[in-house]
Formats: sequence, C-alpha cells, structure tokens
Amino acid sequence: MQKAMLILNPSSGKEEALDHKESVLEVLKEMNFDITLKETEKEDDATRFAEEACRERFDLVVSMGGDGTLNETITGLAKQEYQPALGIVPLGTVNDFARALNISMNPEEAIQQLKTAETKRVDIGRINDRYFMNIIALGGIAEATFGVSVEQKTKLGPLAYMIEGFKTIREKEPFEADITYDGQKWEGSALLFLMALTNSVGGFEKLAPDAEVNDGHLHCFVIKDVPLFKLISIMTALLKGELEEDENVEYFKAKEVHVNSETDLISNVDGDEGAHVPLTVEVLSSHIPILCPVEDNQK
Ligand SMILES: Nc1ncnc2c1ncn2[C@@H]1O[C@H](COP(=O)(O)OP(=O)(O)OP(=O)(O)O)[C@@H](O)[C@H]1O
Repeated sequence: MQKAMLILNPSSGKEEALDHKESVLEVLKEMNFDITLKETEKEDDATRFAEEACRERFDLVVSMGGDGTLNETITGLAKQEYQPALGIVPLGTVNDFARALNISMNPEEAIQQLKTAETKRVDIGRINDRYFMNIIALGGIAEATFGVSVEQKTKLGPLAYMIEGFKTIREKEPFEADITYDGQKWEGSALLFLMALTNSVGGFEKLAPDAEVNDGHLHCFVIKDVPLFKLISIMTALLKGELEEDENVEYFKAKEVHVNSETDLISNVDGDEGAHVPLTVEVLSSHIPILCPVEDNQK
C-alpha cells in the first residue's frame, strides 16, 4: 500500500484546517493510501515532517495550510534526493503558489482535485540558503508589508500587502542597486526590485503573464526612482498585467541574480522577512514534483 503524509497547520487562515481534515482523510483513503497525520504546533514543524516523509519513502505529502506551511514543507523536500509528490490544500489568506498551479482556492474543491491530479515538476527558488516559491521583493513597499498583521491580512485579503506598502512608501528612500544577472549588469536608483517565479503575487495573477511554473526563470522587474503617483500607477498596471513598455521599469529574465546595495535592504521572501543584502537568488529548475489539477496539464 502506498503511504501518504498529511501535514496540517490548524492555525492557518481562518483556522479552518480541522473542518476539512475529515474530507482530506476520506479522499486519501479512497485513493488507497495508508495515511500518517502530522499536525504542526510551531515554526519548522512542517519542514521536519517533510524531511521525515523523504527519509521514510512516503509516496505523497499533502500540505494543508497557508503559504508559510507550504514554504516549510517545500524546504523539507528541497534538499532530499528522494522526494514524494506534493499535494496542496490551500488554507491561507493569499496562497499564491497554489493559484499559480491552478489549484482551487476552495479547500473542499482542492481536496477533490487531488483524486485526478497529475504530477508535474515545478521550479522553486533559492535565496542565499533559504527556499521560496513565489517572489522576492526588495525596497520600501516590500519591507512595509512585514508590518501587516494577521488580522489585517485575514480581513482585507491579499490587498492588505499593497495597501500597507503604499501607505508607508513616502517615508522610504530609493536605493542604489547593483544587480548582476546571468553575466549582465544593471546599476541605478530603484524603489522596488521584484524577482518572481510565477505570475501570481499577493493574490494578483498577472504579474508576469508569460511566467510558467516550470520555465526555469526568475522574472525580474526593477521599478526605478519615480514620484509616488507614478509608482502607484506602475504597480497597479503591473499587477493587472496591463503594463506597457515603460522607461521607468526594467524587465529581464534570469536564472541567477546577485544583488548588492549600500543600503541595508531586507528581502521580502514570499511575504515574510528574509535575508539582508547581499543576495544570491537562483532558480532550481523543475525541482519539486507537485500534484496539479489535470486541466492545467492538458493545456
Ligand atoms: N498549531 C499552531 N499554532 C500556531 N501557529 C502555528 C501552528 N503550527 C504552525 N504554526 C505557525 O504557522 C506559520 C505558518 O502559517 P501559515 O501556513 O498560515 O502561513 P501564512 O504565511 O500565515 O499564510 P498566508 O499568508 O497565506 O495566510 C508557521 O510559521 C508556524 O510557525
């Protein structure tokens, strides 16, 4: 009999994981899995559980929680030679990675999708010694989002990040960035630097319309030092996928990016506080086997 590990974070999103526990257990049973249930209690539990699933040669790991739990689970899988397939039941407030994979935002539907899903290897990213699934952001807006409370996030949803960022951007200075990517260089004054693996960021799904979850590239945007009103219009157009060529935005694709700055920038890694500059960011191409809805594979 094949073995599945369900990693469940009871505190995610609106604390609804326990409401869906029975459904997911039922579906995994229907799929003929011998199930081990692991509930997280604290930081890094999901990483330890995922490592254990690799060591003990589980066939499937299902991560049921928010982006934080998913990031921890992927961190546990990323370094291992043997990796079980990863199923995702999104329960967080943003769930960008699941969005990019066309996994339903409705937990019950996402659970049902597991039954017919197919395994697809997708890219993840590494920033210094940490992994990420969606985006690295650097600059005032990016740092401001660290202050968004869980209550705000839950109430306002994904928009809270951007709103909070715009509110505080006035106080922030542009930074001099020294960016090297795949042998090329960009130097200049920037307000924001984004490196995205998928098109789905902060709940918006059109950031980099040609980004695929396994295209082996970081999609990078440097927003130069512009007045606040211009920044807001650029960001709005960018997130809606409506940004035309703009002299204030530099776009490039890269497999590896090095960033340095004299300003002490703190990276925003998938919405959480990450490493300070200097940074080395790279794509680990088609690195994690993920259960994706069938429709997506048949495109
Ligand atoms: N039982 C628990 N009670 C409280 N916190 C927990 C528990 N188990 C894990 N955690 C914490 O929950 C965090 C992850 O939460 P979650 O998966 O909801 O991510 P998130 O980033 O808040 O998601 P999103 O932004 O999409 O809402 C981990 O950092 C971990 O420390």
